[in-house]
Amino acid sequence: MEGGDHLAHERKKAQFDVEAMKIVWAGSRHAFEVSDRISKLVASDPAFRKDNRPMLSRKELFKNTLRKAAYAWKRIIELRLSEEEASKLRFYVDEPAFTDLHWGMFLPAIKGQGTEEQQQKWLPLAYKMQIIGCYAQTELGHGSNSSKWWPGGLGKISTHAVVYARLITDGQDHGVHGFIVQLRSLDDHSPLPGITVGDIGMKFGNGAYNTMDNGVLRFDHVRIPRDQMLMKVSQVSREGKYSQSNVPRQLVYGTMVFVRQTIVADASCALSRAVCIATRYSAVRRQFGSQNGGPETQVIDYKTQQSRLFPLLASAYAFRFVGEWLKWLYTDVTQRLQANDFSTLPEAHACTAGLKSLTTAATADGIEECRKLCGGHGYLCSSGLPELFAVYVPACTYEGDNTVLLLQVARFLVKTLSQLGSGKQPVGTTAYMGQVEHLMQCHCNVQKAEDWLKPAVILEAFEARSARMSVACAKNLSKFTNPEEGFAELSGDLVEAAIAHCQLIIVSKFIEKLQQDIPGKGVKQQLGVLCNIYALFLLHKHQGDFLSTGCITPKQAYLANEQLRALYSQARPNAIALVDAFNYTDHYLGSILGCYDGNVYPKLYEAAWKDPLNDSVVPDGYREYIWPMLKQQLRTARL
Ligand SMILES: CCCCCCCCCC/C=C\CCCCCC(=O)SCCNC(=O)CCNC(=O)[C@H](O)C(C)(C)COP(=O)(O)OP(=O)(O)OC[C@H]1O[C@@H](n2cnc3c(N)ncnc32)[C@H](O)[C@@H]1OP(=O)(O)O
Ligand SMILES: Cc1cc2nc3c(=O)[nH]c(=O)nc-3n(C[C@H](O)[C@H](O)[C@H](O)COP(=O)(O)OP(=O)(O)OC[C@H]3O[C@@H](n4cnc5c(N)ncnc54)[C@H](O)[C@@H]3O)c2cc1C
Repeated sequence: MEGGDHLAHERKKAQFDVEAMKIVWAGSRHAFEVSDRISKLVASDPAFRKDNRPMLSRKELFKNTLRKAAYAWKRIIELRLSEEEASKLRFYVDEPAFTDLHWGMFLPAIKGQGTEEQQQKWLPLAYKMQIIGCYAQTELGHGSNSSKWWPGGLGKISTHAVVYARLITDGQDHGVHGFIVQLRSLDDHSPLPGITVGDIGMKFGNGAYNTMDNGVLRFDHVRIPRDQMLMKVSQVSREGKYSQSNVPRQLVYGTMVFVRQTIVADASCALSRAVCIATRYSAVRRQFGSQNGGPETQVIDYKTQQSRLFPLLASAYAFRFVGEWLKWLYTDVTQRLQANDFSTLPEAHACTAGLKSLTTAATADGIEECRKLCGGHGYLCSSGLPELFAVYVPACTYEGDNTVLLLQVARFLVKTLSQLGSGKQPVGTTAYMGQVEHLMQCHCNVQKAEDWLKPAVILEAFEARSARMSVACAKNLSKFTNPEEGFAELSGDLVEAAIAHCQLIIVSKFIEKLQQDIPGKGVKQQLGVLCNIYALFLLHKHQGDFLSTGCITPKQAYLANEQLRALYSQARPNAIALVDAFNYTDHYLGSILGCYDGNVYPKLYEAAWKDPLNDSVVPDGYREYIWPMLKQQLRTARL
C-alpha cells in the first residue's frame, strides 16, 4: 500500500478529543500555538536538515552545528522572536550546541549570583550574543584546583565562562565561588595569555553529543578583576576583605536548581519522542499470530509489547506534569528568595535533584527499551533511536551524577525526620511525614482489583512505603556513633528510600493534575487511565519494597497486576492518538519508523539507497582487498 495515512484506522479508534489533549500536553493554548508554529517553521526550512548527522566526520559535524546556530540566531532576529519563541526554535533545531550552555547556564548563573551592577554590565552583552559564555564547574580530577574538564561550549567557542574556583584571601580558603572569566580574544578568538583551552575529544555515538565542544581549561597566573567575582552571596572589598551577605551559602549552587528543573521537563520530551516512534511502529508492524490466512497480528496487540510500551507512555505524561509542577516550585522559590525567605530552598533542592535523577534514569532506559520494541529496525540510525539514546544518556551524569543526587535527597529526608522530634511540622512534598505514626501501622484495604483505581488507596500505599523506608534508614543510622560513617555504610538503603520518596512525588502530582478542570471529550478519562498505569506499574516493579515493609499483602500485589492488565486493554485503542497529542513534526521525530503516516517500509527502502556506501555498486577497497583474497582462494582450490 503506497501513500495515504497507514495509521488512519488506528486514529479512528480514539475515544477522546486529541486536539484538546494537545493543549494539555503543551501546558496551555498559548504554549501549544507557539510550539506548533515554531516546530513547523523549523521543519520546513532545509537549513535545519539533520538526517545526515551520523554520516559526518567530527569536523564537518561541528562546523554544521556552528552554521545552524548562526542561521538560527539570524532567523530569531529577522523574525523578532520573543525569548520563549527563540528558545522553542533552538529546541526544535534539535542539535546540542554551545548555545544551550550560553542560554541555559551562563546567563542564569549571572542572573542568580551576580549583583545588580554585574547583571547590568554582563547581561546585555550576553543577550545580544556579543559575548558567548559557558559554565565551568567540573574538574578533570577531584578538587577545584586541577583542570576544568567537560564544560559544554568551552572547547572551541565560548569567549567567556562562569568558572567555579576556590577563593583564598589573606591565606584563608573561603570555599568555591563563581567568577566571570574572559577566555578568548573578542577580535581573533585566540586564548588570552595564561589560558590553555581545547576540546576533550569524541564522545559516545555518531553525531549525537559530538556537535558539542565539551572542553578542557587551564589557567597559569591568570588575573581576574575583583568585580568579576559573582558577588550576590559573598563579596571581597577593594582592600581584600571577605564578607557574606545575609543569604545562605547554598545560593552559589542556585543555577543547578534551575537547570535540573529544565532537565525534568526535557526528560518528558525525550521519552515522549521515543515512545511516539515505538508506538506508531508497533501499530504498523505485523508479525506472526495470523489464523485462517487473515492478516498477521499488529505487534502492539501483544500483551508483552503493551506491558513494556504503555508504562513508558504513561511515564512520559507523568514526567510532563511533574515537570510543570517543578517549574511552579522553582518560580515560587525564586520569588521567596527575592523577599529574603529562604525556607523552601532545601525542599526545592531536594525535589529538583531527586526528580532530575529519577526522570533521566527512566528516560534513558526507556529510549533503549523503545529501540528494542522496534525489533531490528530500531537499531538503524534512520529509526532515530540510536542517536536519541546517545544524545540523551549523559543526562544521567551531567548536572550531578544520579546516585550522588539521590544521596542529597536522602540527607534531606533524614533531616526532615530528625526534626519531627523537635515539633517542626514538615510541609510541601514531605507533609506526609507529619502522619508518620499512622503511616507506620496503616493497612491497605484493597479487596478486589478495581479498588486499586482509587487515588486515596494508591497515595496511602506510596506514602506508607516511602515513610517506612525512610524511618528504617533513620533507625539504622542512629545505631552509629559517627553519623557520616553510618550514612556511608547505609547509602544503598538511603538511595532506595530517596527513590521511593521521589516516585511518590510523581504519582501524587499526576493525581493532583487530575483534580483540575480538564476540558475536552474523554481527555480526563484517558489521563486517569495513564495515571493508574504509571502508579500500578511502579507498584508492580517495586513490589518487593511494598511487601517487605508490610504496606500491602501478596494478594493485593496480585490484584494490582490484574488491574494493570485491564488498564493496558483500555489504553490500547487510544495509543496512537495519545502519541499524536505530542504534536511532533516528522522533522523533530527524525525517524522513519515513527513517521506520522506510518508508511514505513517504502521509506526505509528508499533511505537505504541514500547511504554513501551505496553510491557505487562496487565499493572502494574491492580491488585492493577483496579481489586478491578471492583470487588466492581460487588458486588454493585449483591446487
Ligand atoms: C538536545 C537539546 C538540548 C536542549 C536542552 C535544554 C536545557 C538547557 C540547559 C542545558 C542542559 C544540558 C546541558 C548539559 C549541562 C551540564 C552542566 C553540568 O553538568 S554543570 C556541573 C554540575 N555538577 C554537579 O551537579 C555536581 C553534583 N554535586 C553537587 O551537586 C554537590 O552537592 C555540590 C558540588 C554542589 C556541593 O558539594 P559539597 O560541597 O560536598 O556540599 P554538600 O553536597 O554536602 O551540600 C552542602 C549543603 O548544600 C546543600 N546543597 C547542595 N547543592 C545545593 C543546591 N544546588 N541548591 C541548594 N542547596 C544545595 C546540601 O543540601 C547541603 O545542605 P545542608 O543543609 O548543609 O545539609
Ligand atoms: C555530556 C556532558 C556534559 C557536561 N557538561 C558540563 C558543563 O557544561 N559544565 C560542567 O561544569 N560540567 C559538565 N559536565 C560534567 C558533569 O557535571 C559531571 O560529569 C557530573 O557532575 C559527574 O561528576 P564526575 O564526572 O566527576 O563523576 P564522579 O563523581 O567521579 O562519579 C563517578 C562514580 O562515582 C560515584 N560517586 C561519586 N561521588 C560519590 C559519593 N559521594 N557517594 C557515592 N558515590 C559517588 C558516582 O555515582 C559514579 O558512579 C558534563 C558531563 C557530560 C557527560
